Amino acid sequence: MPALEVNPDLQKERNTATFDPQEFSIFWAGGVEKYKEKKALEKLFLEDPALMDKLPTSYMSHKELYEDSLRKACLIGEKIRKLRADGEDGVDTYAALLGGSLGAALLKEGNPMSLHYVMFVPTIMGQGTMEQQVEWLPKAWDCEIIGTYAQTELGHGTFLRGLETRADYDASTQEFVINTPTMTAYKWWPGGLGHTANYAVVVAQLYTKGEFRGLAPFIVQLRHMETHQPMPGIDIGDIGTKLSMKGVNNGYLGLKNVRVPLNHMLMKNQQVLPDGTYVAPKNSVLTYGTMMFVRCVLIRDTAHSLAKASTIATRYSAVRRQSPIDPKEPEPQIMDHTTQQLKVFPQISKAIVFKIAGDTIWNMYNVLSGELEQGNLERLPEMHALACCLKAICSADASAGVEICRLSCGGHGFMDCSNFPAIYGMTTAVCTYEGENTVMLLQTARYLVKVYGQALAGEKLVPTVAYINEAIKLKQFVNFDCTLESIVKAFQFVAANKTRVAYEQIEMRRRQGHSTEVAANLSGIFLTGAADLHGRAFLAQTAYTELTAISKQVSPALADVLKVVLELYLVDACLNRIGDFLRFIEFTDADVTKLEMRLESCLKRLRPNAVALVDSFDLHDRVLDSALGAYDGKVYDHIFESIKKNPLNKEPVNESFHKYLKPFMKAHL
Ligand SMILES: Cc1cc2nc3c(=O)[nH]c(=O)nc-3n(C[C@H](O)[C@H](O)[C@H](O)COP(=O)(O)OP(=O)(O)OC[C@H]3O[C@@H](n4cnc5c(N)ncnc54)[C@H](O)[C@@H]3O)c2cc1C
Repeated sequence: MPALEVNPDLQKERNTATFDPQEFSIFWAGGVEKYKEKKALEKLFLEDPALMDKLPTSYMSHKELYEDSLRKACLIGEKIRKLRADGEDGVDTYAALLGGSLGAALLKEGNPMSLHYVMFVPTIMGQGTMEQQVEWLPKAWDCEIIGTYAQTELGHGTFLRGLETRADYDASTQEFVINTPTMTAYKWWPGGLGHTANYAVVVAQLYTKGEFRGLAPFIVQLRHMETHQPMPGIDIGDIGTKLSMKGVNNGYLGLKNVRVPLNHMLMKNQQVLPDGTYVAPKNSVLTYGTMMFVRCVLIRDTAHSLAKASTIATRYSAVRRQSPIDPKEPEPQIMDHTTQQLKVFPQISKAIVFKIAGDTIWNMYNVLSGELEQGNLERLPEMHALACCLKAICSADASAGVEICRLSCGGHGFMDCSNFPAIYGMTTAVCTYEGENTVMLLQTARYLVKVYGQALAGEKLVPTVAYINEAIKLKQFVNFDCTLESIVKAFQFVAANKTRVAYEQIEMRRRQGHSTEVAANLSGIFLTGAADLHGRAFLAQTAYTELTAISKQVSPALADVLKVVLELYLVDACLNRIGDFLRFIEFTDADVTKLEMRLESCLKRLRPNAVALVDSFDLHDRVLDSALGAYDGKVYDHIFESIKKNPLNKEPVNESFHKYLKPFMKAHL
């Protein structure tokens, strides 16, 4: 981008940065090869005029938006098909196209076919037998069939045993008869279910030989292969407008005596034999695989949301001038207000740390998948507990972070053309889908309380909770010296003690005569608090280990910046949970003040490189889609361009003036 075309304040920031943003961009992309792949993918998708919006989606009706989303989804699908044929479709391609980076640039309100790739195909891979995979996967990969994943119902989402959809096996025809017997049994929410998918994996309560067997997944044809008309017994449609993801075509589904053949039940983990004999899964936790895969992907997506929001807010903060600090001086860039730095810079550090944590857990997931294939389930509970709490923490923090970035842009942040509303909507949705966040934290807590009991009994715990063994030995945390290492250790000590308190609360309530379940419900606040700290201790440890290691591999200039990022992340995280630290560690007033001064110092030291840092996220202007955050910083020009697209401004007088306003104004005459 030639220097002259860029806002001079923004250019000044770039000129004075102390490191080379491209070096960071390559690390952020995952290495030189991945960086090149990313650029090639952007060229292929973002430069295609057919994938550009003529009218901003916020001006479209629900119907127009769906139709245009499907048009673009098919073009994207066509390109994916070609990439597959050329052997160029890695996991990263799908993650970029369906997730928050490239995917959101192409389809701002979501892709009505994303569930096909994200849930339908992985479920068949994870839960189908080899024969079923051979039968269904080629058709699904080629998009001869488009599927979705229908689990949640109008009446139940979280509590799976409460699902009412049932599948009764009829041995005489070797078919399952699937029904949604009540209004609340209707499937509700699945992406693409409304008018896009013609197949679904439907999760139902299984009955064979008249006996209840638990939940099972079934491949069900929803629509005719040629006409796309609903199949007999299928009542289907779109659930309507939403806070965001308005193009995803989330749907409802009723089933009335829908018959599917025996081999349409996905039977890798559990089987029904032709005579109706039920063979239970060897281990009921095997089905956790797909859920864990998706949660690992989501953790990375939250990092992308924060990267986008913090890029917009940082560039805007460099361009916008407001309110002299010294009355005798001109108005400064708003980035020079310390409180503005406090809003924006921690979001940059969180984006980086969440990305690193996402990569770490992704690698752990891949190792685990290999172990599961070998029948080794040892690390599954540990990994499940970690994925649950990280999904919850990263999505909650990212949503809050996006909102803080929006607020940091004042009034203009409220406009759709800032892109904050869309980024926020997409990010906060993650708090609910793939496991509601509180429920996720409670799942982690259940594991923590269990291992705490084991640690008390003298057992050596697995790596991600081994800090509990240490804390029990230590009893008291001494020598907090404010080093980054001691902040990480302190996080672990505090996390272990939050788990101790949750454990003691449950034990106390059990002694009072409550069942374990009731005791857990009464202790819910303690349990979610423990899970929250467990996840934050993992984030702190991972940030410390990984960023320290990376700093040793990069140039000294970049290493210096990464050290500030790490320090800012850890100090800010600690201050955000200062109540817990004060509770379990002998922190003095002086210690807290020292941390606060350190936070201030981190902000000051990051200030000269803030713009270069967000530049190095290397987010294409189409990915940002923001008048406030474009690379050239011509904020006011872009805001003006955006109002020209407003259909209301296409005519000087709107017809409603003649219809309503004029008669109203003249009525008294
Ligand atoms: C954008 C979006 C896309 C979606 N896509 C799909 C899809 O493709 N396929 C699909 O099947 N589903 C989908 N869903 C549904 C989603 O998975 C569920 O909404 C989610 O699991 C939460 O379940 P729920 O709606 O039943 O919430 P509820 O469980 O009713 O939650 C309501 C409140 O109750 C609390 N609560 C519930 N249980 C407990 C508990 N045990 N302890 C403490 N508190 C509790 C929750 O914390 C929450 O505060 C989607 C949802 C959204 C928002």
